[in-house]
Parts: sequence; structure tokens; C-alpha cells
Amino acid sequence: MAQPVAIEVWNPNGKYRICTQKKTILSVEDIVALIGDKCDGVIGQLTEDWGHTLFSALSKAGGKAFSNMAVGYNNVDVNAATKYGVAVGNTPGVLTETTAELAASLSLAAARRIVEADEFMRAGLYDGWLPHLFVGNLLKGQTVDVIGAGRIGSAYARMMVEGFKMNLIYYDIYQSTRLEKFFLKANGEQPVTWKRASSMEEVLREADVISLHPILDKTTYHLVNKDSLAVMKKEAILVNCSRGPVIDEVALVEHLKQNPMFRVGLDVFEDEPYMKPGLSEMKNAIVVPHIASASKWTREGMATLAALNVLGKVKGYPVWSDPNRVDLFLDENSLPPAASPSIVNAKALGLPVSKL
Ligand SMILES: NC(=O)c1ccc[n+]([C@@H]2O[C@H](COP(=O)([O-])OP(=O)(O)OC[C@H]3O[C@@H](n4cnc5c(N)ncnc54)[C@H](O)[C@@H]3O)[C@@H](O)[C@H]2O)c1
Ligand SMILES: O=C(O)[C@H](O)CO
Repeated sequence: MAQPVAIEVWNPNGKYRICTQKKTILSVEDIVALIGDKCDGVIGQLTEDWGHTLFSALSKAGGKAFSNMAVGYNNVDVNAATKYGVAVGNTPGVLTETTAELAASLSLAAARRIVEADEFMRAGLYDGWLPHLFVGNLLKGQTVDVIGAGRIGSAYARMMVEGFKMNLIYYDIYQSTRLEKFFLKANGEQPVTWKRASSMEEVLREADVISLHPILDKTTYHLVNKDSLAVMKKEAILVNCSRGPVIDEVALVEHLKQNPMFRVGLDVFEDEPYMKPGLSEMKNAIVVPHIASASKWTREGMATLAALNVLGKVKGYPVWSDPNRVDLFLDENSLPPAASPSIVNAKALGLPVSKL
């Protein structure tokens, strides 16, 4: 049986009350208890399973809005939300650079074996400079491959090309005008080459560093698996700051065991918060606990956007016309526009769009 939840109520006598529960991962039962019989809207986390049960409970309690405090919303059944008339918000844009920076950090840490070297140093094993001590890969002139060249993938590509002069291959189901414009604008002056790959195999075969940035859906589930790993270079670096299930983690552990020079930097895991057996023992894996968006500015921005998504709907505001242009909602010195910044099922619900 579900444990009773300890609900904290903020602003108890105000027009809008906020109920919270101090627990890292809330179960569906916990959330149903939190919603109770009167709830206008909910801000939730990517660790929660928002499907028919929760949207039905929210709708029965009079709720009209839910926002993930995340840009990814693979934990949300948007069709179910639409069926119950609930608007679903997310927090795009504000995490782009922060997440890309972590992917870049993991790429560098893996290339230069920073975590292994740090552990070696702290263990008191350093007894003098040696030519072969923690030799890694030089990034300059190598090929970086971005799978999913949306907001974050494009920002990461820019960092690796501008910062480290890497050649670029990108793979996306759509042409990334955002990314291509950047290169066209560069007027061919960059000492790099770039292309859009026509298949995943082309990308995997040629890349020295591969960074994953697609959404998680059925087309990207286990996109990296035993077969695709077998195509990659033996000394390639694989970085994942998207969602854990984009990689078949069991196949990855096996590949890491068989190929000690293959290295990975992982921010996300298939069965979060757990790792598949064997992964934590692998010296050629760097693992961090889903912190890619964890800069102070970004986390505050995500909280603001999620709150404004829900508040906007509660107040009957229209939705913002361009969810990629959210800066106006983040300016501390002025009131935010009277709109919900990013509602993913706005069209399906027939919500009015802001003229601002
Ligand atoms: N680790 C973290 O903390 C963290 C932080 C932010 C975002 N994310 C994840 O990153 C994802 C991307 O965020 P974004 O803001 O860049 O989103 P985005 O929508 O701008 O980009 C996603 C890209 O993936 C592409 N894509 C979709 N299906 C594909 C496929 N089958 N093969 C190749 N490409 C495909 C899309 O065309 C799009 O260009 C989010 O959905 C989220 O899951 C993780
Ligand atoms: O999708 C997201 O926003 C991340 O995983 C959390 O920042």
C-alpha cells in the first residue's frame, strides 16, 4: 500500500496555495494524493509518470494545466492530457547552452581521461612525469558527430567546432537550418568541414566523438545498440546528455569491457537512478547524475517557465507564439508577458495564441 504523503502547504490563506511533498521521486499514488479534490494545476518532474490516471485525477479536481520542469517530456502522455483538456507545458531554450556545456565537458573529460587521472592522483599513485601517463585523444582536427541537431545539439556542435576546431557531421531526421546557417554565415573561413549524414551508419563509422541530443521516442529508443556500437571506431568517445534509453546500456557495458580505449560520458541512464550491472566498474566510463541542466541560471529559469506555464493557463492567458523565444519571461526587472511560455498541446486543445 502507498505510504501516506506528508503534504506541505505554502501560502495557506492566499488565493493560490501551493502544495508540495519532499520526496525525490513521487509515485502515481503520491501525486493523486497531492492533487486531492481541488487542484488548478501541477508542476511536475521528468521522473513522474504522467498518463491517464494522473490527468484524469487532475481534471476531476478542476485542473487545467500541467508543466514538466524540463524540456523533454517523454514521461508525459500528451494525448491523454489533451483528452482530459489539460494543457502540457515544458521549459525549452533556457537549458540549451547549459546542457551543451555539460556535453562538451564530458567530451573533454573522456578524451583527456580527467576522472581516471584525478582518482590516480588522490590515491597517491603519482610518482613522477612519464611519457605514457594517461595519454588520451587530441580533439583538434578530429570528427565530432551530433545525433539530433535541435537546440542543444546545435549549441554543442558550435562549441566543439568553434572551440576545438573539430570537423562536424550531423544526423537528424530534419535539416537543421539553425546549424547550417551558422556554418554558412562562417563563410567557409573555419578550418573545419561539415556535412549532414544521410544515415546513422555513415555517422557512426566516421566519428571520433559522438554526442546524442535527440528527443526520446520510439524512433530513438536504443538508437545506439550492439550493432551500432560495432560500427564505431574502437577509440571513439560517446556522450549522452539526452535520455538514458537512447542507448542500450547492457550492450554498452559489454562494448566497454571488450574495447578499453572506447570511452563514454553519461549524464543519463536507462533505469535512472540506477546503472546497469557492471557500468560503475568501468574505468572508461564517466558517469554523472543527470546534471546537464544544473546551472543556477538555468534551474531558476526552468522553475520560472514551468510556473508561468501553469499560472498562464489558470489565469486564462493565451499561449506564447514562439516557445524558442522565452527571454522576456526570464527578465527579473520586468513583469513577464501575460502568456504561457510553452504549451506543447496548444494546437490540439485549440488554445488562443498571444499577439504580443
Ligand atoms: N540531460 C539533461 O539534463 C537534459 C537537458 C535538456 C534536454 N535533455 C534532452 O535533450 C533533448 C533535446 O532537447 P532540445 O531542446 O535540443 O530539443 P529539440 O527538439 O530542439 O531537438 C531534438 C532534435 O532531435 C531530432 N530528432 C528527433 N527524432 C530523431 C531521430 N530519430 N534521429 C535523429 N534525430 C532526431 C529532432 O528533429 C530535433 O532536431 C530533450 O528532449 C531532452 O530529452 C536532457
Ligand atoms: O529534459 C530536461 O529538461 C532535462 O533532462 C532536465 O533538465
